[in-house]
Amino acid sequence: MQQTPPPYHPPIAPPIEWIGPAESGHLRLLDQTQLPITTTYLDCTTTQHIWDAIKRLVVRGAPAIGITAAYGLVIASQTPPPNSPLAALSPEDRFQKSCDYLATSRPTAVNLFWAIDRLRKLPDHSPAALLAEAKKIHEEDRKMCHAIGQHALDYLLQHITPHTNRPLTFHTHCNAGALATGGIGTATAPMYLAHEQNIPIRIFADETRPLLQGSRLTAFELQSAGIDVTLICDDMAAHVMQQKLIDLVIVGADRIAANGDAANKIGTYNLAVLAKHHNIPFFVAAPSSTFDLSLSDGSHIPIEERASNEITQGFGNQTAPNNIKTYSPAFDVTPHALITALITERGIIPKPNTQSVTAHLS
Ligand SMILES: CSC[C@H]1O[C@H](OP(=O)(O)O)[C@H](O)[C@@H]1O
Repeated sequence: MQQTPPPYHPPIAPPIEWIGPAESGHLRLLDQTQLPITTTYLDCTTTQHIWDAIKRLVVRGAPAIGITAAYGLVIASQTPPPNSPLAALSPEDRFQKSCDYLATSRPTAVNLFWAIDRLRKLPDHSPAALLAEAKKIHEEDRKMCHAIGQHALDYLLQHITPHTNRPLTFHTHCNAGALATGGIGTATAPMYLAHEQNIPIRIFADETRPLLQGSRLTAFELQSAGIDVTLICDDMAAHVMQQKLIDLVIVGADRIAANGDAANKIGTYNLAVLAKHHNIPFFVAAPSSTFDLSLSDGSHIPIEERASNEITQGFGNQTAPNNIKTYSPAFDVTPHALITALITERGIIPKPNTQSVTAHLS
């Protein structure tokens, strides 16, 4: 009997890996702050390590943050060293305090809170029970990425006609790839599946200032997979659209409200407005764990603000006057009216609104 092929995974190393037994194991994270120059790993053995890794974007991307937090709670449930201040707490108090602490690492990606709540609701907070659930979340996300990819690819091939004499050309922003998830990504999922199925595609990835997840991560993982990717600066998006080089825009999301408004990396809203102006379809790909139906619309999504030096000293170079005032929202919200369709592991939500989103997820 023909073996089903293993799930496709891009050549880059998985960003998240649990090492060892539940009671004494730890989490190994690919340090994404060092990519694409070096591939190094961070071994996290304490909840503090996990919090720092999420805060510093060692691991980032809404699904990856949720998966990491879940494994972080396994570490939190382990017996601490006798000299640790945590040793004075009961195991349940230690677990609850760790849930509250990890929830303060970053405010926008709802997957963080979704994963913490999912483990909190378990009747058993032992390391073994928590590790089993964390691994389930990880595996579910891997499968959701693949399903998102297949739904997206089927839809795009059916509805998008590339300009003559060139492959179907995507524009993507930030990194909603294998490095942001437990699988082949969300926005990148149809790209990987098209590549695997020898369907010609071309990708324009923008740098995504200030932290350059597009140039450092998306360009890296797509090039590593042998996918035709072209890097552009954020401010080139309008020009490439005007030159009719782009057939569609597809991005990820960090939190999607009940009416389909989607929070994603800062600069996404710019692209949505530009896409509308140029009559280019704009897609948001995300698993159901990224939806927050408790929020009626995107105005309620908390937007993380990050440190000034990520703008003024990005990656070591001083590029602004000392003590210059900055404002650095890490995300923006794209109104559902600018979104051609949301794409989840369950399928497509064309022209999303409260009725279609809630029906899709019920
Ligand atoms: C698949 S979710 C990826 C999502 O997360 C990124 O933000 P960050 O790198 O700050 O975690 C960005 O918004 C991506 O679209």
